[in-house]
Amino acid sequence: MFELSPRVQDLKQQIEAFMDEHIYPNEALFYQQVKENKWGAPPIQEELKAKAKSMGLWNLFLPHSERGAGLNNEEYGHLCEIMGRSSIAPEVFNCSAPDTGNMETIERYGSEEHKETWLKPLLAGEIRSCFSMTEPDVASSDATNIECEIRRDGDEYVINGTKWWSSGAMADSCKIAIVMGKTDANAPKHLQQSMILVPLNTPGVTIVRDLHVFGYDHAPHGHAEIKYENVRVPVSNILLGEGRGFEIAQGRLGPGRIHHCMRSIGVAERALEAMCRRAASRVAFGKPLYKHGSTSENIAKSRCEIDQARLLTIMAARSMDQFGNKVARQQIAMIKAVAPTMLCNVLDRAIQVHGAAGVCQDTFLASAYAKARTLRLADGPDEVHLGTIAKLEMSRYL
Ligand SMILES: Cc1cc2nc3c(=O)[nH]c(=O)nc-3n(C[C@H](O)[C@H](O)[C@H](O)COP(=O)(O)OP(=O)(O)OC[C@H]3O[C@@H](n4cnc5c(N)ncnc54)[C@H](O)[C@@H]3O)c2cc1C
Repeated sequence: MFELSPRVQDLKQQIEAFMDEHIYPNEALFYQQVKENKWGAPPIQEELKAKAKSMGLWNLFLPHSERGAGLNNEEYGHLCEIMGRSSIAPEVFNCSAPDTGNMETIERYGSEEHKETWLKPLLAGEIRSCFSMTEPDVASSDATNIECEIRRDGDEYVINGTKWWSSGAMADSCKIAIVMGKTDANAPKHLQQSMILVPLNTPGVTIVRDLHVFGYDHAPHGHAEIKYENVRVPVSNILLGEGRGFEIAQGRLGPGRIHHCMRSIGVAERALEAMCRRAASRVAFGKPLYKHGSTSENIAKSRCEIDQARLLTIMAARSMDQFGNKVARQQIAMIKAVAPTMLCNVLDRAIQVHGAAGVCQDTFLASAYAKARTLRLADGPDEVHLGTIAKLEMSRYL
């Protein structure tokens, strides 16, 4: 359906083969190793990372940069979908959240020193990063509410605040946080916030606890509540400059959001595949499940919704490539509002067709559902994206 360049076609085939040969067969081992050392890097992950890197299946996400693989967002979309099929795969290809968004932020807005100190090891897959914006005490879907204080004191900034849902921060390998906070509470609303790099080993940074999603701890990366108490970093750690936090957020969240959507389509494809296999192999009331009208409807609706979401994702990616993330914001908001709900629906149907097996640990469906539900909140709740779409649509008439 999509015309892929020979290079992307070749990468796609290589990634598909890698998934078949190395990813799916090692999922159980990966989670066994996580049980043995919750926040450490599972040895199988490190082994597969080395393999993927040596094959050039590495950092495929970074568009418009000589540090990346030279693919644009649309091309990466086709590959990211395949990686998304397994929760353990994105990290193996150094393409996992929130690192892709963070690497792109440092690439775009960081100084040469930031790139040397942080981007280099991130691109090498030696360390991981987190994005620390959301706060427990304020409605963080409206980032103007963020209260964390970033106060200048001579050659340093002093940071005070509590963040939560900093994904990835539980991992032993997570060494750097991009923290959003207020540098000037009296400036105009959208110029109060800044983003600053904070090494997690800085005195005053405390990981308070890990947060669970419907009981899942999402080890080995996890989601952390972090306290920043009189944390001092050099003034040079600020990204782009004081008051530029919103400007960075606009640029950062585009790619990060769309990568989640691309991966969601991969998960949905895998769920539909599982649904069809189950419907073909199980008999109830004298006929295979797929011959019951409600099951065939579940299959048909899922196929329609996945393909609709894929087309919307590719449209958004193409728009980002052609016009930039800012101009593409309506398309980005559209797919961010559509893909997580599509994935929840497809997984819910797949669970139903699996019967009780669908809600237990024997298939990937239950944990994938729990994760999919969070995507209707993470990177902004559905309502905020729907608001953006409506606002941009209405601007043509006002
Ligand atoms: C698994 C997971 C991972 C996450 N990872 C990160 C991360 O790495 N870094 C990070 O900083 N944050 C992260 N988050 C946090 C996430 O981005 C926030 O939860 C989200 O932005 C919503 O903020 P809030 O929880 O404060 O909800 P609130 O802002 O309190 O909103 C609550 C609800 O109010 C309603 N609402 C809000 N605004 C509107 C509106 N304009 N119109 C109508 N209704 C509205 C919505 O129903 C919304 O769900 C993560 C969250 C989850 C669950």
